[in-house]
Amino acid sequence: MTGLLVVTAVPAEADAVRAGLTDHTVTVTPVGVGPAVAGAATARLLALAEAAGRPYRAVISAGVAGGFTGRAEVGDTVLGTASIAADLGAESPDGFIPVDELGMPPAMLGVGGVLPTDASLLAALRAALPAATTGPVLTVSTVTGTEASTDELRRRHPEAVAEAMEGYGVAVAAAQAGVPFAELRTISNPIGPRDRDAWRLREALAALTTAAPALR
Ligand SMILES: O=C(O)c1cccc(C(=O)CC[C@H]2O[C@@H](n3cnc4c(=O)[nH]cnc43)[C@H](O)[C@@H]2O)c1
Repeated sequence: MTGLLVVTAVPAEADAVRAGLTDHTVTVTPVGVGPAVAGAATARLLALAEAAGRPYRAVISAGVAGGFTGRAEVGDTVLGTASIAADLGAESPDGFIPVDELGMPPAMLGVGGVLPTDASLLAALRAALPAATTGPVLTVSTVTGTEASTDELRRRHPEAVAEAMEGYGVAVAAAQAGVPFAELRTISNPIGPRDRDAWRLREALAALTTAAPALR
């Protein structure tokens, strides 16, 4: 069995993780921004490792994220308890309908729109990162940028702590490969009206480096 695979969206996140690793058997690879490219690239990495007889023991989606104010603040570290495809579904006059409630055959959904984190992997990460905030992490294809959208997401997902763009894609790849999945995020900005001045990317990348020893 090979070690842990950690996938990030961009090289800067991968560099931040590598800078803090203490277990150098961990593989860290940037796979791109957004659920589709992250999922496809992760699936290929998992398949190639398995075909070579060296399957990864687990895969972690790591990187920066937006935090729901009051639940996860800028600079905080978050461990996902589940990955939720927050904009996978249908818009209707009565509001958003999640993909799992559209009445499609389950076989056509594969794994559905909510993927729980592997319990034992999460327990190990929580033991190594006791100060981390835990809760569902939303995956979106469009970064939330208005008060109305933020309020809607809070209403639909009252337990969600953060929003990012890759976790669900990585979780689907992991589920289809039968590999445990977890998501580790550090908060770079509050979710809300678009405000690039509110970004604290350097702080969030430093927090990734601080959290990296837990990846082993
Ligand atoms: O231009 C903007 O207003 C803007 C605001 C927040 C994030 C972005 C990104 O392009 C981030 C993409 C990248 O970083 C992750 N990330 C970080 N914060 C968030 C967020 O609030 N919502 C969703 N994704 C976020 C994400 O995983 C991507 O890899 C632009």
